[in-house]
Amino acid sequence: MIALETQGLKRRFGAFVVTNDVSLRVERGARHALIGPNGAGKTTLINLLTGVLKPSAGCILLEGEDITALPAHRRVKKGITRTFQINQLFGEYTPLETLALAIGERDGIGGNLVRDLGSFDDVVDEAAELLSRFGLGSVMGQRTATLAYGKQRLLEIALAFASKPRVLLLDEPAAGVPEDERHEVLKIVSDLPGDVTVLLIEHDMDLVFSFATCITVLVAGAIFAEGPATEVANDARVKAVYLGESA
Ligand SMILES: Nc1ncnc2c1ncn2[C@@H]1O[C@H](COP(=O)(O)OP(=O)(O)OP(=O)(O)O)[C@@H](O)[C@H]1O
Repeated sequence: MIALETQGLKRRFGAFVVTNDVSLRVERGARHALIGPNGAGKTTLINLLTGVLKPSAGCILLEGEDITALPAHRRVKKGITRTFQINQLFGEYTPLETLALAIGERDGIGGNLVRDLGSFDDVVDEAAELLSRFGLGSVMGQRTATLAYGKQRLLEIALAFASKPRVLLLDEPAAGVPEDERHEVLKIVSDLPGDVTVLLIEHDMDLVFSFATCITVLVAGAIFAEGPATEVANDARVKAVYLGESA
């Protein structure tokens, strides 16, 4: 089953075509990587998928439903959620408070959740369970600003995951994370439930190949190559264009 699909997706900025007739199919439950050189249009594509940008042409289907006209918040409700490239957490809150806020927001719970956390057992239980899944169980009571950067990135992903997405879009989740923490970040994402589809932008090829079952290579806004990770890794054209090796 196809979880997420684009058909003939185009985006222009003035005369400059940044997304060029992209028809992408992401299988349900896939660990799908989107790679390509700087400026290839990867983030723009994610922005189109989430509704941050409107396409100039083409459409986007989530499990067969056309979501092209929906605003960003309606897409989240439909089950497509992203994380961002830039760390956007509240440093003074603990991971538990941060997650509780996200769950409260999702469920429309009013009041001061952070101040009255003790009165919201269900929220706290769900937050704690999520934090354990993301390797944050032992640090859930520490100020977020004091956490290792890899843990902060995991908290961002846990926040996105709190909205119960069917499709999770990750824009360079390991960017800025020290080498020894990167694999943990991607391993935890890879181990998310099998019915959650993950589309990931990543520059670190080691991470891409350890994570992805399927890879799409974007070059100059268009799909240049696509297929199972092993095939794309061995594609001489991809090596030449993207990996900087001679074909
Ligand atoms: N709002 C905008 N107005 C004009 N041009 C834009 C805008 N947003 C992006 N672009 C251009 O579109 C192209 C693709 O940018 P995008 O950020 O999507 O690429 P990317 O593949 O994500 O790059 P990187 O790997 O460096 O993050 C770039 O040339 C960029 O300058």
